[in-house]
Amino acid sequence: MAGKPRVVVVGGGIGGALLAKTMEPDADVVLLDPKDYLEISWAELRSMVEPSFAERSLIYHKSYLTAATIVKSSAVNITEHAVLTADGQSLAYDYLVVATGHVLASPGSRTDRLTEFQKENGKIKSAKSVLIIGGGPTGVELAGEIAVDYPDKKVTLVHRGSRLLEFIDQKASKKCLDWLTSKKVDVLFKQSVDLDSLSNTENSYKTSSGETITADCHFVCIGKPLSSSWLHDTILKESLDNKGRLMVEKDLRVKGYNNVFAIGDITDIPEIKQGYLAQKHALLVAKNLKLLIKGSPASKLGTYCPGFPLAIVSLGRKEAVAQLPFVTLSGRIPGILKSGDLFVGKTRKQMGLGA
Ligand SMILES: Cc1cc2nc3c(=O)[nH]c(=O)nc-3n(C[C@H](O)[C@H](O)[C@H](O)COP(=O)(O)OP(=O)(O)OC[C@H]3O[C@@H](n4cnc5c(N)ncnc54)[C@H](O)[C@@H]3O)c2cc1C
Repeated sequence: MAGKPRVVVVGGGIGGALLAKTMEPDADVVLLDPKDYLEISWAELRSMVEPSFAERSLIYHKSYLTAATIVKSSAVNITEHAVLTADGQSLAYDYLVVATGHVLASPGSRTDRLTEFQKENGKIKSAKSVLIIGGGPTGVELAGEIAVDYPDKKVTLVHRGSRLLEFIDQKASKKCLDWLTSKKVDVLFKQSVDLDSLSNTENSYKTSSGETITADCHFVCIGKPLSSSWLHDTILKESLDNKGRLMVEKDLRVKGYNNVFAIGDITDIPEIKQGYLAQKHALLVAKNLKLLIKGSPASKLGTYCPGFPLAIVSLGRKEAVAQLPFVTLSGRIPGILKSGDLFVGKTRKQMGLGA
């Protein structure tokens, strides 16, 4: 191989960004992402109540990458040798890392994303009542942020399931419900709101069980689908499981491939999908890529052990519920771990930036 080998990273979320950054000294790195910035996604809900918070959680790719080539487009196909992009480029690779996580719902420009947070904050500020649709982490954390920063707003959360946060255990989910109820958030279970009938002008919403909710604005907080539909037309189609996730070996290479890895939420690793785990995958894959580049045999690659089901759900600025090994905690102590800065300073430092 003449010169440094080419590593193409598809997806500039927390996993792909860290991988690209870590590989810069050892490879000719190309980062492909439809956004010009990395978004620390779990800071989104704080940015809706405090838009200036996003100044630190939205980071231009060019701020933390010093040598990599940044291509602002989406991958649409993968061949044995190259990634094809929506804007017609062909990016040749020696090694490929797929880190496309979830479908992008945000604007491609950091400036537009900042404006979006300003608008969402304006909507919250001018409303007397807010409807949140979805009781997963996004809906619960948004309800928590609004309840703490704007205690005068009437918040209603409608959830299709029979308990909040189905990805964590019953005890943690009950503690979140108790906390929200104590802040006068109305939580309605086993009901849904027809998303097709929503409009920005109406302020009366009918649920599936016929209940009417009055709210001046609404936020749809249902989980985003994985960004894997595009993979069905690529050489990796046989490596997708029935949920659209890429099946990986213990060394995080995609099943059936020697030079293609996958990291983050797009993988079939049996663990809760978390950003700190995507970061762990990125560091392991960087280590493995460096070994392969040095000529080590595949038998020497490091292997990944799925993480323990650990999660912290923030409830406003000071409190949280944490599902930790053997114990579930709620209140100020888990809040100290996450809710103040939402790991933004820690993540920025990991990317070589000031907190
Ligand atoms: C409310 C909430 C709170 C959370 N709190 C925490 C927490 O406290 N701690 C924690 O560790 N995790 C938390 N998470 C989970 C965490 O956000 C995810 O696990 C993490 O973002 C996954 O990272 P990723 O890099 O795999 O994918 P993503 O963050 O989804 O990034 C995917 C990237 O791929 C790009 N992309 C998509 N399709 C294409 C394509 N075709 N071509 C090129 N690029 C593409 C996107 O633009 C994006 O940049 C939280 C999640 C939510 C929703």
